[in-house]
This record gives sequence, structure tokens and C-alpha cells, in this order.
Amino acid sequence: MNSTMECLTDWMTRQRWYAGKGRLPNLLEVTRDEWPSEDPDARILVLIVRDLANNPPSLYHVPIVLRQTVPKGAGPTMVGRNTDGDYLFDGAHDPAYTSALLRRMHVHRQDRTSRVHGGEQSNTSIIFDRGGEAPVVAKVFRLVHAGENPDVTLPSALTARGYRQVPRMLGSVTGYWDDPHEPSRSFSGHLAFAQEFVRDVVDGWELALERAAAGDAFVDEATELGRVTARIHAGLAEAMPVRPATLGDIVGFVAGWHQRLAVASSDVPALRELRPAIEAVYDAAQDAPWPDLQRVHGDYHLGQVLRRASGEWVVVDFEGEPLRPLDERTRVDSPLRDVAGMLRSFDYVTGARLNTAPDADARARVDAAWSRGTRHAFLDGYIAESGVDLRAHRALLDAFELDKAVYEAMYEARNRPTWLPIPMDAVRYLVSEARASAR
Ligand SMILES: Nc1ncnc2c1ncn2[C@@H]1O[C@H](COP(=O)(O)OP(=O)(O)O)[C@@H](O)[C@H]1O
Ligand SMILES: O=P(O)(O)O[C@H]1O[C@H](CO)[C@@H](O[C@H]2O[C@H](CO)[C@@H](O)[C@H](O)[C@H]2O)[C@H](O)[C@H]1O
Repeated sequence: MNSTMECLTDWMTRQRWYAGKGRLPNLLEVTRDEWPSEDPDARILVLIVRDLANNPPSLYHVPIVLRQTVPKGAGPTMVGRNTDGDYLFDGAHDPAYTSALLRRMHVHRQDRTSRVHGGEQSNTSIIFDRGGEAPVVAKVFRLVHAGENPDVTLPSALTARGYRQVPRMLGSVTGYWDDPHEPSRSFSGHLAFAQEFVRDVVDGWELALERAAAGDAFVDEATELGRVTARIHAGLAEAMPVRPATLGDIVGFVAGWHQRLAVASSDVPALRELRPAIEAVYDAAQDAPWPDLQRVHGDYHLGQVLRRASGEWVVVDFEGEPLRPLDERTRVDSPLRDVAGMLRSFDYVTGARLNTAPDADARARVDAAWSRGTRHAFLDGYIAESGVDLRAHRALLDAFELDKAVYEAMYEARNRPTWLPIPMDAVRYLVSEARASAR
């Protein structure tokens, strides 16, 4: 038997969302909130813990359920047994917590049976889709940050204005905590939210890969996706601040690109020799005309868009790039970041096919024109809907694409090293003479 923190220490290292891969956390309890439980055999504790082994320390949100006995089948979701003899369970898998979570967000359902989404996720999604009622997904953030989480605020703003291009937002939970280093302040941040779980959808990435492999065009889908992207941007501009890019903003963006390149170059040696050419593209963008700044999706790619059976696109995961600090992800930004993100994603479809082709014959059958046609269609759809001539922003769009490819190189080097050639090929192309003359 162990203290609650000791129980969590070992268990956390086995969780997909634990960020300190390969080392034990050094946990300190920050807050403990006991939620009312409808199950007399269960106590619900919503913990915020600090991992001091990380520099800077990270904050985790860990809801757990304490029970005197082990319910049938609950063994695999047990966290441990504490010094009082209580068994601790992962809240996400325990009905006492999952139904309390819905109550907390004022989401009422007859059938509260739930399941945890099995995918490779940095957060935990709990799906309620039984009993013939409208299905709901609750997303439990694991790493928590002080301040707004854009994954809550952006889709909420769009839902409030009737936009159907995001799943309907239903509610959220905010947590409060103190920091011993700043005793005069108290902090708050989003811990979870609930939204419509969109049924009968296909993930844009899977769909695009399937189409490309079958030799089928993706032009109609990409055109519509371009339109939807422009509509989302219009909705965010309606709901949240918009302003012209000042010289100070532009200098800040360009400095940010250079800084990210410096960090990425230390992770990815192949970027080093390309650095002067990449920097030249960044510097050229400083003198280009910039469209207005506003809130954007921030990590826009085919894996973040779902296609309903009706053919409509729905956009999810407004959390922004996981490798960027939260305060950067909650500022006004350029809508070109999202456009560039999706353009990169079309290129990834071709790249992934080349990367996974078993032999030279299979590689030769991969059609590079697929990505070009899809990119054009997406831009056409965006331009038609927004009235913004993106092609007039070619140099700037190239700089955003290059910055995204540099981010991807860093992301792949850290997470999927065999995929690194995909963004590296894009970096080489975007700085090439051929690209410069097309600009
Ligand atoms: N509201 C929803 N309805 C249906 N599927 C969803 C919904 N939200 C997320 N998903 C699915 O779950 C996947 C992961 O969700 P996401 O928000 O991107 O989590 P993470 O930030 O942890 O990657 C998405 O790519 C999508 O396939
Ligand atoms: O986890 P997130 O969805 O927030 O995004 C991260 O992981 C993505 C990989 O799943 C990564 O996207 C890159 O790979 C995609 C294919 O798997 C491709 O469609 C994207 O264009 C490419 O950027 C994303 O960059 C990263 O933030």
C-alpha cells in the first residue's frame, strides 16, 4: 500500500498522455477537489499534480475514483491501493467519475454508459453513444495550463454563433490551483469539455490516403474543405478580435520562425545546411503584404477534419500545435498558418505513400500530381468563399509552409523518425530555385 502520489507515479509512466517518456515523474499534489458521487461505494477525487522531474514542472489533471472493493472487470484500470486500503481507479474508466463529469457540465443523458476512445491521444476522450440519444464526447485534458484552452473557447464561440462546421459544444469544466512560487496569485484553466460526438464520419487523412491509393481525385472534397476553412475563419473573425498586422507583429512572426528554425536545427542535423536558404524565404516574407490577424485553428491538417456521411466537413482539435507554448496559441495569428498547414497535409499524403511503398515499382506508381491538384482545389475553394486572393500572398504562404515543414521535421524527428523525409523533401522544394521562380 502506498500514498496516493506513490500510486500515481508508477501508473502515470504507462499512460499514453504522460509527457516525460522514459523517466519517472516526481509528483507533488497541488489540489484535490472531491466531487459529489451518486455511487455510495465511490469517492471521486479530481487531482491536479505537478511533475517536478520536468523542467519547467508540468501540471497534470488526474481524476481518480476510490473504492473499498474492486468492481468486476475493473482490474486493468486500477491505479493502485493507498495507505487507507482504498483501491484507486482511473476516473476516465469509472462510471462514478464519467457520470459526475457530465453532471458538472449540465449534460443530461438517460444512458451514461461510456467508453474511452482507444486512439493515440495526448488527452483522454470519453464517448457516450449508447441508448439512442445524441452521442457525446467528453475530452479530459491531461496536461493543464493556466488560462483559456483554445480547444474549448474557439469551438464554443463558433457553436454560439450557429456554425455547423464544428461539433456542437455542450459545456466545460474549469480547475483552480495555487503555485507555491507565486503565493499572491491563484490560477485557473480548462480541465475538460463536452461536445457532440459526430457519428458516421471518416477522418480526412484516412479518406485522402484511400483516394490517392485508388488513383481517385480529391478535388471536390478539397474545394469544399477550402470553403469550410474560410467559413471557420470568418466565424472566428466574427466572434473574436481581428486587427491589421503591425510592423511589430510581422517582425515578431519572422523572429518566431527564425527561433523555431534554430531549435529544429539542433534536433534535425539535415536542416542545418539548408538554414541560410530557409532564412532567406523568411526574410523576404517580412516585406510582403500581410492579411489581417485573427484567431485561427493553429494545427490544421487532414487528421483534424472529419467528413460526415452527408459530405459536410467538421473541424476538431483547436488546441494548436502541441509543441508551442499555450500563450502563443491563444493570440491572434495569421489565417495563412491554417491554409499552409492543410497544404502541407496534402503533400504528406503523397509523402506517406512514397514512404510506405514496399519497393521502387510501388514508389513509381505514386502520382505527385495528386497533391498539386488537391492543393489548387483547396486554394480555389478558400478564395471563392473568403474573397481573399491567397495567390497574391504566395511569398508569405510559402514562408508559413516552410515554417510548418520545419515544425514537422522537429515533430517527426522526435516522434516518427522514419517520416522525417516527408517534411525534409518539402523544405528542400520550398527553398529551391524552381520554387523561387514560381513565386
Ligand atoms: N466531436 C467529435 N466527434 C467525432 N470524432 C471526434 C470528435 N472529436 C474528436 N474526434 C476524433 O478523435 C480524434 C482525436 O481527437 P483530438 O481532439 O484531435 O484529440 P487529441 O488532441 O488528443 O489528438 C480526432 O482525430 C477524431 O477522429
Ligand atoms: O497530435 P495532433 O493532431 O495535434 O498533431 C500532431 O501530430 C500530427 C501527426 O498525426 C502532425 O501532423 C503531420 O502528420 C499528418 C499525418 O499523420 C499530416 O496530415 C500533417 O500534415 C503533418 O503535419 C502534426 O503536425 C502534429 O502537430
